[in-house]
Amino acid sequence: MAQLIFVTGNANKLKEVKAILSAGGKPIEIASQSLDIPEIQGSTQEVAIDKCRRAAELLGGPCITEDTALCFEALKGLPGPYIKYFLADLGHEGLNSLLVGFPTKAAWALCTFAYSAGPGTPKSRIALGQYGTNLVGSDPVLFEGRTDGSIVPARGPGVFGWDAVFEPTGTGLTYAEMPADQKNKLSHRYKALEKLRDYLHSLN
Ligand SMILES: O=P(O)(O)OP(=O)(O)OP(=O)(O)OC[C@H]1O[C@@H](n2cnc3c(O)ncnc32)[C@H](O)[C@@H]1O
Ligand SMILES: [Mg+2]
Repeated sequence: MAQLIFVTGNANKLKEVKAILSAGGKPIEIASQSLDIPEIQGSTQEVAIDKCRRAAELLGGPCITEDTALCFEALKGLPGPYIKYFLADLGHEGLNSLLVGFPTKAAWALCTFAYSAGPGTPKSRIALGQYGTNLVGSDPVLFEGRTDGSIVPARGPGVFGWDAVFEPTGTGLTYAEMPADQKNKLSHRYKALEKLRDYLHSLN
């Protein structure tokens, strides 16, 4: 397959995706394009499908996009796909404050990759499957990865988004405290990318 274009405005995502795809198995080469694609409101799957189709139309060819949600159990999955705006306005402390008074700080990180074969491919029906289901057979195709954990007061460098306030279950470390290769072996992004990788290899 020719080099695949990952459309994202987020340099940290791109760095992790390159690191994960170059480690182990048959490598997949990624080129990137920084385009600011408008994101609709809706479920994580609706947001992912719409963004990828817009990206494919802008590029005029195949591409992948990625959406990350951070979901609080006490808030029934919110902020979810809107975490970017919550983080920008409330910061790490504010994310913790949202959960004051709730008995559970449980949360999950959800990554949704979308692959479009290009504009003009028959449109996907929005199939609202369970997290972790591969919605293969439509365009774009979605690949989801979920990592469970909890929201904690910030620990570790504040380099990437909400990494400092998310502690994956059983690790005792926040994403921000982990060496990159530890995060990249258990993260929501890693789990989704493993599915995307299998799918892309199956096309060849
Ligand atoms: O151009 P795109 O790919 O959309 O990049 P974005 O930064 O807008 O990303 P999203 O729309 O998916 O919003 C997700 C938010 O969560 C943050 N984020 C994404 N992945 C993360 C990770 O692994 N650890 C911490 N924060 C993350 C990211 O910085 C955003 O604030
Ligand atoms: Mg975005």
